[in-house]
Amino acid sequence: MTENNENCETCTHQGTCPSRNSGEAVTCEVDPGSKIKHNIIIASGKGGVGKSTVSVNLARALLLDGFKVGILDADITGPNIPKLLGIEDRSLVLGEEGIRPADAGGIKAASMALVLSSPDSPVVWRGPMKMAAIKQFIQDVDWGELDFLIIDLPPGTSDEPLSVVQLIPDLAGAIIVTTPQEVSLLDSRKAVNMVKTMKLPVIGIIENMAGLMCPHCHQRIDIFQSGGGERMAEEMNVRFLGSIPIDPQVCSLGDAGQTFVEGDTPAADIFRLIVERLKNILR
Ligand SMILES: Nc1ncnc2c1ncn2[C@@H]1O[C@H](COP(=O)(O)OP(=O)(O)OP(=O)(O)O)[C@@H](O)[C@H]1O
Repeated sequence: MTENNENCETCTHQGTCPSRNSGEAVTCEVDPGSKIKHNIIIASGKGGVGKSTVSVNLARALLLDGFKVGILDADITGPNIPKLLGIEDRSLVLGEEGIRPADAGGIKAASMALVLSSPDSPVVWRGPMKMAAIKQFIQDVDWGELDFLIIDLPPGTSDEPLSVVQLIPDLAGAIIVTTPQEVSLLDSRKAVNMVKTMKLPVIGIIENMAGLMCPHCHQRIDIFQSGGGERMAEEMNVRFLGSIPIDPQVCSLGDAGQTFVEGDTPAADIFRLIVERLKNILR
């Protein structure tokens, strides 16, 4: 229930709206002028757990379902989204309505990597400059009408991801990606708590790199252990969205700028299930 939004019943943020779920009368912060229905952040406590891989495959799955989708690569110093989308050769250009996002087969994308002169150029910026760049991506990119904007956060819980969360006015919630080993789970707990501290809904946890099917003996090998993501979700009282196995194809397709979600593999099957769960939550 909100004090200034009389359209709760038709609001597209019902699934994750904290005020609606608490039943308390609070001020609705959904921007009525926004042309983006769901801003979703993808976060992780630790680097290299598959956050960007989840972001691009989620975007692709939603696009294949007929939604209008964009990706904002909020990782200013390690921007990998263009590589994973196969659009490293593109650049952001200034249009009449602002910065025009690059097009990756129907997915709109904005990333620092689309501004740099070479993929090997480092961004050696201090915090305020990185924040200015993120602010510009949020405020000046002409996203147009979108059903989903997926925001790939830098890893960790430092002031950078924190500021990104504060800069984006109308967030539907956060998906936390973790791997099953204890060091990753430890950092993921911090990421969940960061999101909760920001009064933002945790949409759910995805466990990535959970077990490898040996192509020779066909037995599952739990290289990084397994089940930790689900246990953590239970302990922290947040949804568990699913467990994606290690699959060499996920890596090789990513390196080639392609997505795995449309494939015929166990990882793709599980990912499609995760996307269905997500759509039900956000409905
Ligand atoms: N399930 C998987 N099976 C095999 N390889 C994977 C899987 N998930 C991700 N990878 C690979 O792991 C590497 C790291 O993934 P990715 O870049 O998505 O992680 P990240 O969390 O976004 O990293 P960063 O912290 O740098 O932003 C990539 O090479 C990717 O292809």
